[in-house]
Amino acid sequence: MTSRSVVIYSSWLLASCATARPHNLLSKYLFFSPLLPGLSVPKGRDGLMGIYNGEEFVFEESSWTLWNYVKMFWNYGLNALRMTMWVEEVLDKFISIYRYQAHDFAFSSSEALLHALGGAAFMQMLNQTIEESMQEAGFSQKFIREIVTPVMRVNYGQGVGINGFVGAVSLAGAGSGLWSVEGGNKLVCVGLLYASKAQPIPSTVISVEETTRPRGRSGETMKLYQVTYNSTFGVTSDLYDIIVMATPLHRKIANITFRNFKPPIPEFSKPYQEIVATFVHGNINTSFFGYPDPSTFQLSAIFTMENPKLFVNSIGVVSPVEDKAKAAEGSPVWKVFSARPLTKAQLDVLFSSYDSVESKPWLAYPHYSPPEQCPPLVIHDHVYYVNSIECLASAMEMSAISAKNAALLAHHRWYDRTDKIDQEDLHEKLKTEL
Ligand SMILES: Cc1cc2nc3c(=O)[nH]c(=O)nc-3n(C[C@H](O)[C@H](O)[C@H](O)COP(=O)(O)OP(=O)(O)OC[C@H]3O[C@@H](n4cnc5c(N)ncnc54)[C@H](O)[C@@H]3O)c2cc1C
Ligand SMILES: CC(C)=CCC/C(C)=C/CC/C(C)=C/CSC[C@H](N)C(=O)O
Repeated sequence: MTSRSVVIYSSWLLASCATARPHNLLSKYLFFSPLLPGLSVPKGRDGLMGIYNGEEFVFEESSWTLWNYVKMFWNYGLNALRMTMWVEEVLDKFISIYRYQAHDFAFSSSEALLHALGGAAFMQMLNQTIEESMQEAGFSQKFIREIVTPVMRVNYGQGVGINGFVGAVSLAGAGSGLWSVEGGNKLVCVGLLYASKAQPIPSTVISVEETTRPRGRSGETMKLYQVTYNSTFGVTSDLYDIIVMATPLHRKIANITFRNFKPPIPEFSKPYQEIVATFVHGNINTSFFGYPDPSTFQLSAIFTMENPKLFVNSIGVVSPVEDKAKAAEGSPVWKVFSARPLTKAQLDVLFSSYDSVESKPWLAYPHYSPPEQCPPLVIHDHVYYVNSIECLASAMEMSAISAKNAALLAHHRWYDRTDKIDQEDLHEKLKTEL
């Protein structure tokens, strides 16, 4: 491509290089991608998990794997095994995206991308709740209430009213086989940014404006986009042919104005779910969870069911801890997710002792409310919106896929390669090609 293009802001074909959402705090990511050379996986410890209903634990893992299978079967019959198979079936279809992208196929909307991977079944998942999807697939209400709901609460801060597709992604995120990068997931982005030879301009974009400029002396004009941004050198403007927006276009996240577009760019931002992550270095109050003797409390992750009395979504030990001083001391660092900031009184209930508390509110991911209508991927002739994909499911890998799709789409639209956009039956077409 000979045109000038700009990616606002994180990620040059990669999402999640961000400072907005927590590259260092993200525990698990890049589900299918291999690690880049020179990067390693941190040696953390996976602990035991319990599911708390506000009064007692309805399920507690033990260190004896076989016993866990027996307990799962006793409580939920074959639901757990069937769920693993159900999620794998969804993921098997989903990973076709890597083949399609390897053959340079692109999609002009998030819905078209989802449809190409899983047809009407995936569209139905998008348009109904995970509860409805799982009920239709024959899962029991007890299993949905006690296992599925807590997973949705820890991953998306919402219940089983979220759409079926993001629900399946969330269940995949609760499985094994996920990993993070030693030193922070941002290292993936740092390495790829370096390899791409892109020239980042650290700045805050204020506005994007459609503008015209004379093309040579012919009197003809050409359309361009003027990006105005604030950097350490003050407010500056540059002209671009193609723009890729890689941040949620939500006024409280990225307050960017679209000027002079005819017709005007409508407001399509969706509500985002606020979630507070609180990191506490201290000892959990085991009595609160029904264990008066702390030495008998083995859990390092507590998931919660829906209960209006509960003021936390989840509590888990952070492992490993990078802060050497904290790691060397006896007590762990706990990560608490809650809908609202924790008060001192709530912290005093949850922890028997603590010496530091750090809290960070996030506008973390969309507030899902199926049936979903995704924001457009093509906002204007040559303006693309990577974060449209978050309406299907918000996760680092989803942003990376969407970023690659936006790059392919921008290329094909620039060169009029319609044969590479929104093609039907790719599965069949690629079968015969191989
Ligand atoms: C607490 C928490 C835990 C999570 N855990 C996981 C996990 O374990 N695994 C997982 O896959 N996902 C996880 N996620 C979701 C994940 O963070 C997002 O899906 C991912 O960050 C999306 O990446 P992105 O690059 O599309 O957007 P973002 O990460 O939001 O990046 C947008 C970037 O744009 C920049 N920006 C915004 N406005 C402007 C402007 N006007 N000018 C210039 N730059 C601007 C921001 O500073 C930021 O760098 C988690 C999210 C939260 C909040
Ligand atoms: C995109 C696919 C197929 C899989 C991604 C699965 C995944 C990692 C989902 C979780 C995404 C998410 C928004 C997690 C938020 S919080 C949970 C996190 N594990 C934490 O404890 O910080």
